[in-house]
Amino acid sequence: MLYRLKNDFRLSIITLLGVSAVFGVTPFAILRFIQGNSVAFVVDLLILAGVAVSVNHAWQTGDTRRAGLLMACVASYGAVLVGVLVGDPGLFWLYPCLVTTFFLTHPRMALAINVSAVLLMMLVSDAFRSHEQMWSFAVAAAVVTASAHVFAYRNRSQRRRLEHLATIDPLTGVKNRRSMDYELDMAVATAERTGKPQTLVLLDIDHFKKINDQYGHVLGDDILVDLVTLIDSHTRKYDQLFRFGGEEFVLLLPDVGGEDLDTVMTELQRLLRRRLKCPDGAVTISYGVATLQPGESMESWLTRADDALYQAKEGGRDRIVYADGPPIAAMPASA
Ligand SMILES: Nc1nc2c(ncn2[C@@H]2O[C@H](COP(=O)(O)OP(=O)(O)OP(=O)(O)O)[C@@H](O)[C@H]2O)c(=O)[nH]1
Repeated sequence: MLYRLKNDFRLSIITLLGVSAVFGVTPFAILRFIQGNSVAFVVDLLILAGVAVSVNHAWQTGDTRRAGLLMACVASYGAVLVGVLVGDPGLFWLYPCLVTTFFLTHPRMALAINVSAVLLMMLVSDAFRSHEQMWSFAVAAAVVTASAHVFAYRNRSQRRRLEHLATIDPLTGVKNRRSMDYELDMAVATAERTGKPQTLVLLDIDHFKKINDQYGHVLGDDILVDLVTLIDSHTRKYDQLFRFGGEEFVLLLPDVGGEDLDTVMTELQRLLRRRLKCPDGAVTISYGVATLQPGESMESWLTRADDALYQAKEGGRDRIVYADGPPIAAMPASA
């Protein structure tokens, strides 16, 4: 949980704002109830429910884009409703929302939410005591929104650049081990939620040291790039390939298990045997394959795939070993 909070910026913002909203709005909901203002009480409850749905959706699915958008809408239009129902307090609520929308959703979408919320507040609410106060509010809201937009835009492009540098392997262009941990964590959560199989394949080029020694590191690098290109061309859009380290890669196959898995692996092995070459012939690969078991942790899943890879190496290399027993057992080199 801490890992996800530390590594997913938007999830951490959604969680922080969710917790703040619960502590900030609940006392007012209680106050409205005591005052007998049942409409405002119901609105506060709806805001809390919307916030809870956003936080829950973000944690359950990892889809922080939709969750952030929902939370931005709930907070901003909720503040407008509060303005309509109880006046002044809506204005105070809307101010922090004008900034936080930019942390929750795409800058363009945040801009649209802010403009529409401010216009709605000006058109339908009795929150303003005078026209002068209303226009002061509008100008201040425009300045806040413009500053937040510029900040969010720059922040977003810098964060993207940093994320790219931190998560992508510069040689092959696939995700590195750091991002793999996050994606495997997500795969475990998805399997628990949907019950669909998730399979992990560890691939390791055989005798890569010899290839490097014989032909040099530049050709070694080319083989790593070729391997990634070939796997990319063979796999589906939602399969994910990671560089685990050196000449070892991890392929994550969602919704693949049982007999399907055997077909996918056999075809992948056939393709790489045919197409991955060094100057004096084929480059061979050993595979360790593990399908996530019910209730299994990411660490155990990865360890089982690693053990299967170790068996493939020990068994003579150039073969597939299934940690969970064969759909069709370990494939000999001639298979
Ligand atoms: N060209 C190149 N070589 C790399 C890179 N990363 C690691 N290597 C090399 O990969 C080789 C891995 O060697 P080993 O771990 O002994 O494995 P191996 O020779 O493939 O032997 P087996 O895995 O047991 O079949 C080392 O020589 C590393 O220098 C890289 O980015 N480019």
